[in-house]
Amino acid sequence: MSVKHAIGRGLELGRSLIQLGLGLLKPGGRAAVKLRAERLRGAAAPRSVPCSGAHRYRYYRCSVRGLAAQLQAAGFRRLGGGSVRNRAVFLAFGLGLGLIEQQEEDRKSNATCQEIQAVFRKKRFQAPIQPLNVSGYKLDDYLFGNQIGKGSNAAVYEAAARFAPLHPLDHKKTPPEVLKDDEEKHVNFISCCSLRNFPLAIKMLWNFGAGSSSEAILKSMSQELVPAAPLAVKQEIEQISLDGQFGLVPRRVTAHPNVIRVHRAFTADVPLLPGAQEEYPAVLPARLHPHGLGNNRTLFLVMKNYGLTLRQYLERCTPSHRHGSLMILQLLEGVDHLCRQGVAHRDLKSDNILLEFDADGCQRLVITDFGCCLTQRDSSLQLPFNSFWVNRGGNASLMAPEVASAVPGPGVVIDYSKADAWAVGAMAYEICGQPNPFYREVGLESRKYHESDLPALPSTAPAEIQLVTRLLLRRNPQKVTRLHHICGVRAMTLVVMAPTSR
Ligand SMILES: Nc1ncnc2c1ncn2[C@@H]1O[C@H](COP(=O)(O)OP(=O)(O)OP(=O)(O)O)[C@@H](O)[C@H]1O
Repeated sequence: MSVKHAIGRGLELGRSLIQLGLGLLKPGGRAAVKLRAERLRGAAAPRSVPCSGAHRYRYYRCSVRGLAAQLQAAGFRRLGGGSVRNRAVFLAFGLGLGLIEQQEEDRKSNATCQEIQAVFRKKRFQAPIQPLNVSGYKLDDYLFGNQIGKGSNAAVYEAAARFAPLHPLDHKKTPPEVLKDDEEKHVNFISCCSLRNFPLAIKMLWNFGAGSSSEAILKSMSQELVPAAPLAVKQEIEQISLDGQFGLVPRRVTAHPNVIRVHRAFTADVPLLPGAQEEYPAVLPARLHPHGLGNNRTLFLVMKNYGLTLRQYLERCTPSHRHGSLMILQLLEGVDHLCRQGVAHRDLKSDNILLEFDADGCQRLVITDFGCCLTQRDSSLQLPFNSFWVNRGGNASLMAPEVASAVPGPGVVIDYSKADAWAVGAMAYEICGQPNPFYREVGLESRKYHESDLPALPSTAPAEIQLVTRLLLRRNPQKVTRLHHICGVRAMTLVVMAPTSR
């Protein structure tokens, strides 16, 4: 069978599958689709990824065709079952096919992506935090626990709202050995203990140069408010920004399951919290430490307490391929959501991804720490880069090639629209249990690596993940359009998630 012929038949089969997946095909048609998929399985896609553009495109198409057979192999009997996951798989396959049907692709992709997102939103995760009603705009409204994290700009503490009842510790649920290399134990661990007593996390920003007025603080740390909920900031402050006097509150992103939500943001005097004098004396105000250089007031952000970062989780265990695929998918979902709303995170790394588990032990990831993000009213994500003083973002190791290699000059613009997706490609290695190729251990530099320098993912990683990772890490962001790229990733990742697949 020629490649052209096989692709034609793959397309035809795919159309039938979409119809079948959406419940549009009459039951009698299923046998014919199954038969065709069986025949196509004979002409499976190559496992290695060729490097020329034409070959890569053909591989891409072949892999979509290969997936048809894979789906069929996963069992048509489940089609009629209509479970949420199966429906997602078939929606995703329909979407994957949309990649190669040029005319209808954008319309179809958009609609199908929304359906897939809806499927995922239905998944149940840990109970949401207590509603914060009208309170929560001052420090006294919270009880602080231990420090749970520290970065270069802030310390984060576990906390509880004073106006919400505390749950007693349930010692019976604490697993005996927490640090064993075993996913199950971590699921148990995270669902208990301090998260129950301290369901909130409060980030206290360190304020060196912003001054101590609320307006100045909010203005200088405004990016932190990008994931803030509508009532997160007190109405008076919101009003000031709406009046345009200060431009304090930047563009906000709407809620998304894979993006952190800031429930409250307020300024207050810096308190002396546990470990402050030992761990960050220099950023305290002089009234709390003789050598402190910090301002008296600062910004506090109230979020849900997630218990683990992606980095901490991956240090303790390697997720199964199915869970890993789902994790990559979620990161891309989050990045896609931000991008559509005109936000580039610009500091994606495994410390800035938080993790929790759903009732089935499935990881849910949320992107956090928007301190370096770029927000633009016109959503273009094109940053004029006319001087070295323009901030390119955080985390130089995971800076996409088009950002890292930009040279400032008149008329130069950095396009951030695909930069976060590139960082997800780099993190895919960590999720698959390998060192990140752009960290010291492997040592590639995003500015000048060749795609052929990228190390192979473990041979046991599904071919779709290997392909997706390579696509995400292409040097030239123009080669794959954002929508195709992200949607293709969804399609393949969801297929891998099918219960009987690898
Ligand atoms: N909502 C949360 N739940 C649990 N832990 C959190 C939460 N937010 C932050 N953390 C922990 O605090 C650490 C520091 O937070 P964050 O990254 O926001 O600080 P930062 O100073 O802005 O970091 P960076 O150095 O990347 O700029 C995180 O790596 C994480 O361990």
